[in-house]
Amino acid sequence: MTDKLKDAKIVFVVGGPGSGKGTQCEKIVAKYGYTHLSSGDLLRAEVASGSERGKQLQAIMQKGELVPLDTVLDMIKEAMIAKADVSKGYLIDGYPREVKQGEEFEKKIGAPALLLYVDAKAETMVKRLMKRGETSGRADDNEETIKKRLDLYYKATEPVIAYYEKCSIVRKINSELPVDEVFAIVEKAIDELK
Ligand SMILES: Nc1ncnc2c1ncn2[C@H]1C[C@H](O)[C@@H](COP(=O)(O)OP(=O)(O)O)O1
Ligand SMILES: [Mg+2]
Repeated sequence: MTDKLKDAKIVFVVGGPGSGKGTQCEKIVAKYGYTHLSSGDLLRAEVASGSERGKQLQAIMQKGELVPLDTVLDMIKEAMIAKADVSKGYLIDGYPREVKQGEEFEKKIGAPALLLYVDAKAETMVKRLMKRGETSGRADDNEETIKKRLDLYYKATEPVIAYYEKCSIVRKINSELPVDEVFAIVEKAIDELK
């Protein structure tokens, strides 16, 4: 099964909540035909399905905590294999959230060719999330949970960037700029992959 993913081009998209990962991924999908896999979206779909697993996940996510590693990884892998025949590459959005998740991903799936580090100030992220919360219907887009998610991002996820800097695949993207200007930087990084 994993053979199907042997030559897959894998891009990790890492950044704080509200930094603009989803926004940029959407544009990459449109231009490059990549498959966008947001771990958060996969998990929320499981919650929406009403399954027993979904109910357990909901309780964890509402608290702003990280769900068990194997659960997320299995869901990502299933989704990747399902798209293996049509995908030009994979955007893994919101994963790894911690160094251990990155190590497990490499063991079970493969190594990333690029890490897009979508960087915005905490203040900017909070502002964007509060605005998104007005319409997103996401249980975690509220002030209290946003603060927890930001703390967790700085503690658990920023070390992921340092970890991958060692193999020189990190490209830092200034996401304070308007969406199209951010995408111009993203395009350069993706184009270099070919
Ligand atoms: N460069 C940018 N400038 C202004 N707003 C942006 C932006 N990138 C994203 N946004 C907006 C869109 C969303 O309402 C909100 C969060 O963006 P998102 O793509 O959902 O973030 P993430 O997926 O990283 O949580 O901010
Ligand atoms: Mg997102």
